Amino acid sequence: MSACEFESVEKCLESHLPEAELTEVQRILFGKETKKLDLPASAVEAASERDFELKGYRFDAVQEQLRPPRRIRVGLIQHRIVLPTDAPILDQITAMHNRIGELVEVAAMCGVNIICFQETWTMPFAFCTREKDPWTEFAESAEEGNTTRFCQELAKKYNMVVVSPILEREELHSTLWNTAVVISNSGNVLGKSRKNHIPRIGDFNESTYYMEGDTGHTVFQTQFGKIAVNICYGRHHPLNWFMYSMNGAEIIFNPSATVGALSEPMWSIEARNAAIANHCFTCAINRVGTEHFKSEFTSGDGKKAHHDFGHFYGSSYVAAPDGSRTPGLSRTRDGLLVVEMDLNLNRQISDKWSFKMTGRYAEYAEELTKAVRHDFKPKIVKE
Ligand SMILES: NC(=O)NCCC(=O)O
Repeated sequence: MSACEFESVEKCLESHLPEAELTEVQRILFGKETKKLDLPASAVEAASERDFELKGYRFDAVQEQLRPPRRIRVGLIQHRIVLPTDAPILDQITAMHNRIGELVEVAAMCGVNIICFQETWTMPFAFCTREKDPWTEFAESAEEGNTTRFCQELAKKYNMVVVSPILEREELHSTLWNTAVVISNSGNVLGKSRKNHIPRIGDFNESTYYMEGDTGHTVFQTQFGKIAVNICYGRHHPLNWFMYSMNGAEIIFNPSATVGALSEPMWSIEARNAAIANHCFTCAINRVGTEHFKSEFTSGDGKKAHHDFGHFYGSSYVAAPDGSRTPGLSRTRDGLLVVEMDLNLNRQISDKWSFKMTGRYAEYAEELTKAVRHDFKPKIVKE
């Protein structure tokens, strides 16, 4: 079986482990069991007709005496590109809009309040090629582009906050960015969050196209909670998650595009660790499928030139501050993950584990200020 046919670790464990062992393995691997969420039959039927996986889970919190529960639903969408990478650009974008429209409609049937799509969801992840033409043509204005207008319609129609990660063209400074546009459920653009860390690894030649983001660690106050967007490679940077959390994020989305050969063993750890360390929910989303490009490219590692990046392994999941997590979506199929969470869990876990309170941040700030200076002398004791 090839890596792109293997459906998921979860399915594999379920089919091969005896029930008693399976429960223990799941407890250790995934934490406290996430309960399945009852989803409407009409949504299940529509997902099956539209050929995508639909899964629902629930994170509960203890009922407090002074605060009512703050239950909300998030939706994570992972998908393949719809048309081949050499189809006309407008056709590719339109096909992707139509596909997402189908999934968001089902998310609405499931009562989703906040939906997030994968990184640069309107296009193939063509940054491996280093070609500018035609890929930069996919870039759009974050405020007035067709994709933002499309998402504004979805947001209004379904009373849903939409997080739409795109390739952004900022006309004012003639600059491209990798940006998540956050659209309020009123349909207004609430703001944008640009990718803070740009990879320089393997075929991820993104620095050819855009710079490190300049929007810092913005948090968006929505009707359903405070959210932030840490785009893809930023998940390897614990301080990046940390700063979104310091600004008050209750849910941090991590729209991504990453391939099996490179990052799969890290995938299930990083967003989950961030949820634990920062007393918040994290939502990791990855695209699926293998994307072929006409021109071949090399990875700068002496290996033969090739036409694809490898397999984008999906496996989108949500992690909670208590260390539990949902099973992932499939490694191979388009999917919608619907997760109900009680945001009161964040403070409950913070009061229990107190990572923020015990963090010694002032000391670190002082030491870091020294460590980044050119005249820094590491504190090493020698015999
Ligand atoms: N899109 C992106 O930043 N990918 C980099 C590879 C990774 O972080 O797994």
